[in-house]
Amino acid sequence: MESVEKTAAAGPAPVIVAIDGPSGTGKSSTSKAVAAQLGLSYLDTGAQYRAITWWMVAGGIDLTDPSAIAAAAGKPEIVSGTDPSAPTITVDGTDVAGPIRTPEVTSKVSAVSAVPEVRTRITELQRSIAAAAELGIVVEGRDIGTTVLPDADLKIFLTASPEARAARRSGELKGADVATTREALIKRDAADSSRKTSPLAKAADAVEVDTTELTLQQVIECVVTLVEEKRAGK
Ligand SMILES: Nc1ncnc2c1ncn2[C@@H]1O[C@H](COP(=O)(O)OP(=O)(O)O)[C@@H](O)[C@H]1O
Ligand SMILES: Nc1ccn([C@@H]2O[C@H](COP(=O)(O)OP(=O)(O)O)[C@@H](O)[C@H]2O)c(=O)n1
Repeated sequence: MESVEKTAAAGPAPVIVAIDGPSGTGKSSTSKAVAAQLGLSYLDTGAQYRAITWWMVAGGIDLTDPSAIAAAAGKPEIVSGTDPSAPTITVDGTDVAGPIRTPEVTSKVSAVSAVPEVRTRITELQRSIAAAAELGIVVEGRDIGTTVLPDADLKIFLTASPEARAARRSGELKGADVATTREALIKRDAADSSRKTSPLAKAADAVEVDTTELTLQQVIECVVTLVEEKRAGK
């Protein structure tokens, strides 16, 4: 009897959406908009790897030494706010939303994120955030569908040509040269795809969406439709 009442009172089951892909494919913009439209939480896992990298740079950790990175991995407290209309990220109580986007952090994050101790720590954090999201969550990154949340209800893998991705990124970093941006993102994707521990990869059961010729609005509509179809049990 009790279990029947509980079932009747419960809302829809939380929906977990994993969105992975290389840099500049539209993961953050798509994930935020989809989460906002569907009333779900949102987690930018790249921001967490950037935050731990920022903390290590600020603390003078030798980032050419994986054992130094591993030894420091458990020290900073990283907190992510999951409201898609105002996501936040703090390290030991300091708001680092701005400083984690500098070219210095961007160029160093792949070395830090390749260290297994860093990944174990951040993966645990990501799983606990996802488990606490009452209505569900859109989680974006590189290894969400393969490693962090392999049982996600829906997995999306976004792609786009290097040219399109570089043009989008240099549009954001006002005045940045497209060719230089292209080289930097190709280098980062190669490092992220070739590392041993949970590399950037498409899960076997992920839906691949090539966004090269799509507007952001079209990508958002495509993902919202896929989530709604999943919820309807199609
Ligand atoms: N389909 C698209 N067409 C054009 N611009 C896009 C598209 N998707 C995203 N953008 C823009 O490209 C830039 C990078 O997108 P972002 O969501 O940060 O990518 P990622 O999180 O995959 O690195 C942003 O300025 C965003 O507005
Ligand atoms: N799930 C994730 C997310 C990001 N990362 C790392 O964090 C970096 C920054 O991720 P990001 O999503 O902020 O990168 P952008 O594509 O937005 O520039 C990546 O280049 C990876 O090295 C990761 O290893 N695993």
